[in-house]
Amino acid sequence: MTSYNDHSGSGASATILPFAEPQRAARDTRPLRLITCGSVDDGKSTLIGRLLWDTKAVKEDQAATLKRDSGAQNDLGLPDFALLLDGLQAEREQGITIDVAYRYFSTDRRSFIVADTPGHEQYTRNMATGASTADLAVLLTDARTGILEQTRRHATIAALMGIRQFVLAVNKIDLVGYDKAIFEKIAHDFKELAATLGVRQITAIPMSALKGENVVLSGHSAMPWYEGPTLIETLELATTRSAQTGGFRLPVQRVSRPGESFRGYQGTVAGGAVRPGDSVVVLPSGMVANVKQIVTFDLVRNAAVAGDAITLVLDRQVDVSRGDMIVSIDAQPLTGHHFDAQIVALQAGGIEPGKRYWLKSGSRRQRVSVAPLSQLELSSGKWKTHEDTLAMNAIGKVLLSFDETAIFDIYEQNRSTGAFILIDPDTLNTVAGGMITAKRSQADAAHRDGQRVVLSLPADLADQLMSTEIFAARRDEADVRRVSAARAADLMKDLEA
Ligand SMILES: Nc1nc2c(ncn2[C@@H]2O[C@H](COP(=O)(O)OP(=O)(O)OP(=O)(O)O)[C@@H](O)[C@H]2O)c(=O)[nH]1
Repeated sequence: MTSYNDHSGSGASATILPFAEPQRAARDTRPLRLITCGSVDDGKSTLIGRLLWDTKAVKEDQAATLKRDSGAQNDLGLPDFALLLDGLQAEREQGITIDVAYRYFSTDRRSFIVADTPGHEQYTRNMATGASTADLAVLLTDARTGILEQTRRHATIAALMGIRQFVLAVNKIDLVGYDKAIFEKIAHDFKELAATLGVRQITAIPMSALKGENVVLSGHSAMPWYEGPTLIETLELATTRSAQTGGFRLPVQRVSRPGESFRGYQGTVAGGAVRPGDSVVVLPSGMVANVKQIVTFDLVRNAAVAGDAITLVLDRQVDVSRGDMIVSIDAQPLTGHHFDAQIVALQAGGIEPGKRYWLKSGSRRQRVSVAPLSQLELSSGKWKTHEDTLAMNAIGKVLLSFDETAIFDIYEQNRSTGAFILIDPDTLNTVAGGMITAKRSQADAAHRDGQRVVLSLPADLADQLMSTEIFAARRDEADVRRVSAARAADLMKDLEA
């Protein structure tokens, strides 16, 4: 392996930020999940093909076919690696919906799972799906064009989906004469973009996917000025997302009642771990119980962890229904009626303020109203106030307001219980994907929610209104502000005018 732990030197390596703990004793050797993103023609298929080919993930018969089929495909006499992915392409052209294709390859140090998603803008949704489980994102850019809006969009979505390790693949470097200055400029631009997204683990690599330079094999002879790692070396060193260590979460999918005496709550553990004897709380009711038994298929287990499909038996009769969440008593999720979230609008028509949607998170489905607050301007990387419809592909900050208590974790802390999709109740289409960023207090939410009725009343009237039962029942819908009698009269005049 090259000496890429040392990035202290000057020149090309100065643009590269090393991964956080490259020297630590126990390297993370768990399979790494990555996603590749790029605009059309940046060379994504060629890159993935290269990775598969040079790590010998391509079977011999496939290799022979590839060599034959791509004989006249390019003037370098190299196989057309993109053809490896052609089967998928054909399916896409036939309109068969394939959200994400997963491909597997390995070196003697580690195995990798790469989520291959189409680059076109209309497929942003698939990219979001692929990113939601990835540890690292490889963002491709054509050395001739540098960072494009699509690169920004992909980087933003990857960051929103919680990815904290980026590789910028400055591809087709052969087409700009292996120019170091061009590479450094693009790497610099990207570093600025990543910083606005809170991502600090960035490795920029000049590469030629077509020629296989700095992908798996070294590109040193063509680019002696580059002292950093190849793509595969970077991937070997990257860390997987730390196993979620937060509290136990079981979104209840089904209540099983096979006989009088047995009642079990079924679902897939979405965080933490559980053992018999643990104290748990059923949300939203808040009832407390202890775990009596953990059953999987027909086995009784002494523990279950995130990802396990289980049936949980409690030590007492409590009221639990589908959509509830059973959680550890000492590390509970957030419950409330208002949450801040970031969303990506995925459908033509976008996300309309004031419209009511279904929000689905795990097995829970709830009515929600979505108030856009701001939108990410991709050209500048800045959030701009935007309380209007979020158009397709727009990335926005929104306020979610629920009729009934909602239960979430912050996305950074739990990617299952912190993520959701929005469904249009009229078409049943998934119209947005999103993640929870914070809980809002009732008062703060009322103040900011553009959809809410705001009543400005003289203080005594305001107090009278707020003490009525009718108002108490509908407190979520209206915001009462105490103003002076004169101000209230002015406002009334404005209304009448
Ligand atoms: N010279 C050169 N050409 C490349 C390189 N990588 C890819 N190409 C060429 O660029 C073109 C596009 O590559 P693809 O791999 O099909 O690009 P893609 O991003 O997967 O494109 P879509 O599948 O349409 O999204 C092909 O003609 C490739 O041979 C490279 O590093 N150098």
